[in-house]
Amino acid sequence: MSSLSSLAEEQSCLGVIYGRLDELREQVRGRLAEARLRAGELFQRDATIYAYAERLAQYEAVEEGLCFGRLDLRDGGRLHIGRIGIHDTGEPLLVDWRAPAARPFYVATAISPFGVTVRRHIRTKGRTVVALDDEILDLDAASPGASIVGEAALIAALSANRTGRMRDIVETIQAEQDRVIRAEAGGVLVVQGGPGTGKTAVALHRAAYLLYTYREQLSARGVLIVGPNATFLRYISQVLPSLAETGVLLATMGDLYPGITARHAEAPEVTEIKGRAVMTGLLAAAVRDRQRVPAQPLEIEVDRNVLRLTAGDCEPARRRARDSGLPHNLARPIFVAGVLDVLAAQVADRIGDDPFWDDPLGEDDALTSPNLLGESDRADIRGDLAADPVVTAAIDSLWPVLTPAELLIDLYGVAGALESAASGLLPAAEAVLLRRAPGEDWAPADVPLLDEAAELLGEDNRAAHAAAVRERGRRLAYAQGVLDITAGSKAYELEDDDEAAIPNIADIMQADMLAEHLEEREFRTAAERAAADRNWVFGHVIVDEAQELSPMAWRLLMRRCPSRSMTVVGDLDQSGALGAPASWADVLSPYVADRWRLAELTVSYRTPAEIMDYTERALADADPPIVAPKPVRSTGVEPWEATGTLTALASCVAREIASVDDGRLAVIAPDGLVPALATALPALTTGPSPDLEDRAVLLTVAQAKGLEFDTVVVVDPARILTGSPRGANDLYVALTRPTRRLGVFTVKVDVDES
Ligand SMILES: Nc1ncnc2c1ncn2[C@@H]1O[C@H](COP(=O)(O)OP(=O)(O)OP(=O)(O)O)[C@@H](O)[C@H]1O
Repeated sequence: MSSLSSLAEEQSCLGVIYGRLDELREQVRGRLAEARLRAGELFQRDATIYAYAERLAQYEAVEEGLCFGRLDLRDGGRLHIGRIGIHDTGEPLLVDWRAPAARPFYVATAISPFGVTVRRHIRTKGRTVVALDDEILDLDAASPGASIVGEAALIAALSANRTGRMRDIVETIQAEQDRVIRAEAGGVLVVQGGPGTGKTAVALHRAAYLLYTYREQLSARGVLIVGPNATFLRYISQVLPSLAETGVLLATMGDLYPGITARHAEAPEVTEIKGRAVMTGLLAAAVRDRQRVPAQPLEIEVDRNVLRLTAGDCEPARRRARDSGLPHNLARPIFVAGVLDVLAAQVADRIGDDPFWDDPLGEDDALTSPNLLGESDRADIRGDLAADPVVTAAIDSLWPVLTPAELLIDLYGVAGALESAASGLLPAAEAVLLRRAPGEDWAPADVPLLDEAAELLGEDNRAAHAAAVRERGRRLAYAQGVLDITAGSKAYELEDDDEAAIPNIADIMQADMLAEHLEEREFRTAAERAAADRNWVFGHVIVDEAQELSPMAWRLLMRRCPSRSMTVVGDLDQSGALGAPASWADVLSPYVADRWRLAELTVSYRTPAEIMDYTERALADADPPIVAPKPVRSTGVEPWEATGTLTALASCVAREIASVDDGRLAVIAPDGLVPALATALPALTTGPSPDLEDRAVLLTVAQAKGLEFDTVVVVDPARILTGSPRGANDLYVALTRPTRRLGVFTVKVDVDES
């Protein structure tokens, strides 16, 4: 190691890199301030200002851990690897971890060194270098089967206290993870891996990699990451900002219908039924049930005359409307036109009747037509009828305009609606479970149904389209204004390296290009633009804990991603949902047949060997058998087991909290036991969306999915195991949450003094 740079030498390299970062920040700050001063109100919304502000935010986000690696190359070159790329007078000081040149940092081995002689992990605290870990990629020194990259840095990262927020892994990405992160963007990639194999971490880093590599294509459309619940999204929310990436929308399924945040908790059996593919047929039937013809003749009083609509009158109109193949609301005008024809004919017959048409003495009577009204009279009658509220109400009772929410509320709440729509699709005993009290909040499983209903009903979006055309015109005019001002103020622009990265927009953009850029900017400043638009199409969709999604949820996601550029991350062995898929092929074949790729992650970074062994023993009888991933480390700390009263449990938990230092602890319990434990363990934070940054939390298994803690106490494992048809999977999830210590406690309620 004597030829390697010393700590002090590395510190001085880091000083140069941070020095350049400071310079860049100052430059951008200066230009931002100058641009704001220069151009008054119009310019304040200009794309240049946006680019500077974005750049500054990026520079601020990478302060911690800016540079974390170095590659010494066989040709004598040397590359520092970091969170972003930094240049000085054209020379690279720091290579972005996502750039192709940085790849050997993650995948080089002694056997395939990719031209690297030494890989160095640089550990820093603030701007100070605190440790260097060097790996000499020398075939003679290679140990057979060695596959861990940067072992010391990795173990340090894995052994650190948890904070309640997930951290990025950019410094220690392993080769099998790197392959997934950098896999090409097109098509569906499934990432299957056991607990703690880094699926979530990999999914987030993949989002950052794709945005870096395909920025042009992806920044306008954005990347959607779907997670299982709001607590989980908070848990992962810091990772992308720490990688200086903001163009990603994080959402749960309950967030994916604009205007609704569906959080109502409902029985698992109800969720399972709502998720079945058969619900598409049931909803279609519910829509057809709202396209009625009158069972008894419908009497409509217009101008003191009674018009009558029979089933026979309406049937042809309904058939024509249905045969059009249009969604319900868009087919309605066809039905309305048919019914108005019928009513107008009745009025015309009444008022246009010539009482003398067959009078042999009448001179001007047409021999063949008994009616005196011409075409324009009939059109007037039709128009009057169409505007008559009584007629409209009658037509509405037969073929109403419906919103998705109205359709579902009526389906769940109006007597007989469910039974009729579910006939032949669901047994009556299951259909009845879907009943919902009026005014009850939406559950996450309602969101795919609302989305499906929106497809079946259709939206009359002519007004929205006209508004979009007007908006585009406004943007163009605005963009032209920005370009005029920019061209006028060109002399003020600074000219050096960094300015080259943000050129004067008047030089490179036409007004229409800038208008488009401004459109993208709206997305970037508010990913909610995508969230607010049901028809938004994402550039790439990443689904985490994908084994939990229902067939109906997949239909929704596929609609949001017609290009099928998707990363699907999950573990079938951890699925807790009733009706969860048996294979990824079952999930994906309806959409992409067999055109999807599978990548497997096999090493568990979270769970130490002692806890993984315990878990495998506890689940030895699971059917189908659970294949646990290989743990990357062992801690020497064996899991403990105890049995006792709630009071005894409280003292065990108190002891564990005392020993967790700055870390985090979770008690994971069967759903039914949580209320009693909340009382017995008042120091624990609990509830539907507990704050994971609190020292100790009480969670159900479903809540704990995807999370991790330094210490975990699992309560009543036997009850978790037998508590649901997927009890073995649930216990697998619960036992694999700790990074260090596991306790397993069985409560003996009968001897509890409370
Ligand atoms: N290469 C790595 N370097 C450092 N830490 C890592 C690495 N890979 C994974 N980890 C850490 O291991 C832990 C587990 O990762 P993650 O939550 O992504 O796993 P998972 O496969 O999604 O687990 P689960 O299936 O239980 O949800 C996290 O703390 C993560 O930061």
